[in-house]
Amino acid sequence: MIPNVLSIAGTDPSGGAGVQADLKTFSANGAYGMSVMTALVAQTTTGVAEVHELPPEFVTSQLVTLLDDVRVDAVKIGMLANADVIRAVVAVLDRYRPPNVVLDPVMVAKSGDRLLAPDAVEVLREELLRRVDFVTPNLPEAADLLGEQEVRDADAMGAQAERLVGLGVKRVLLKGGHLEGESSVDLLSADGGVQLLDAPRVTTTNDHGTGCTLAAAIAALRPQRPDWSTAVRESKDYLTAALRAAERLDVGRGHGPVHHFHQWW
Ligand SMILES: Nc1ncnc2c1ncn2[C@@H]1O[C@H](COP(=O)(O)OP(=O)(O)OP(=O)(O)O)[C@@H](O)[C@H]1O
Ligand SMILES: Cc1ncc(CO)c(N)n1
Repeated sequence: MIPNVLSIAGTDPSGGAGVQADLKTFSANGAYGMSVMTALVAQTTTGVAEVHELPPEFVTSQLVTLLDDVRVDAVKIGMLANADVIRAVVAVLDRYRPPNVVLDPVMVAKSGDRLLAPDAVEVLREELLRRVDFVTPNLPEAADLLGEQEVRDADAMGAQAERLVGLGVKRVLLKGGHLEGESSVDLLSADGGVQLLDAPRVTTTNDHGTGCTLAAAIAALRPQRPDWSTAVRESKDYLTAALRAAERLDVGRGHGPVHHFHQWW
């Protein structure tokens, strides 16, 4: 059976990040994609112009309407914008208890624009983290969640991943995309084991939405794979392929998108 996978996130009209990236990733990874918006964002490859946060009651309405009808096999949560939207999502998770919830704790866009209100970080840490099955912070997000300095090497990443588990998180992929080096290394801490996941660093300026893509692929693949570790490894390989395929795109003048492909012909 094809899994039904839901994205709860903000939008990107240029199609590189947010809900748009998630839906493309779901399709390319064999899932049926659905979406609930938290914020409409006027953004493109060069940055964010304006954010229109949706009323939390309307986020709830979208979720309840959907979940009353459709079985959901996995959820990817991205941009949540503010504390009230986080609380709305928390209430719905408690009521419907969907499986395989993956949280990308989006805080700041690659352009430097904030996508989560500073006072919402605490609500995310205290109320949402322990309710999800998997979290995918980048290094600045992990530091912010822990109230610590950003780390710069694999040993320190391992220690931070452990402390994130201490916050009640079940499984963590700490993403090292912000580090320099020939490979792009992430650290997976899941189900009692710690693993370094390595991939060749692709030289490209098309790196907008890499975090969204990775978390969405994990949500799409988890219901189709025997465990988290297999789903994450394949998701990382999918992201590397999508970064490489971006070479054939010509989208915008800034940080371009990655390319999601699934050729049926
Ligand atoms: N140039 C690259 N080549 C290969 N993998 C990359 C590259 N840049 C990032 N990655 C990988 O992409 C994933 C996302 O990493 P990153 O730390 O950039 O997340 P992010 O900051 O949340 O992304 P974004 O906010 O742009 O969506 C990680 O698996 C990282 O290792
Ligand atoms: C809507 C949205 N979510 C996440 C990101 C992070 O890349 C972004 N730029 N926009």
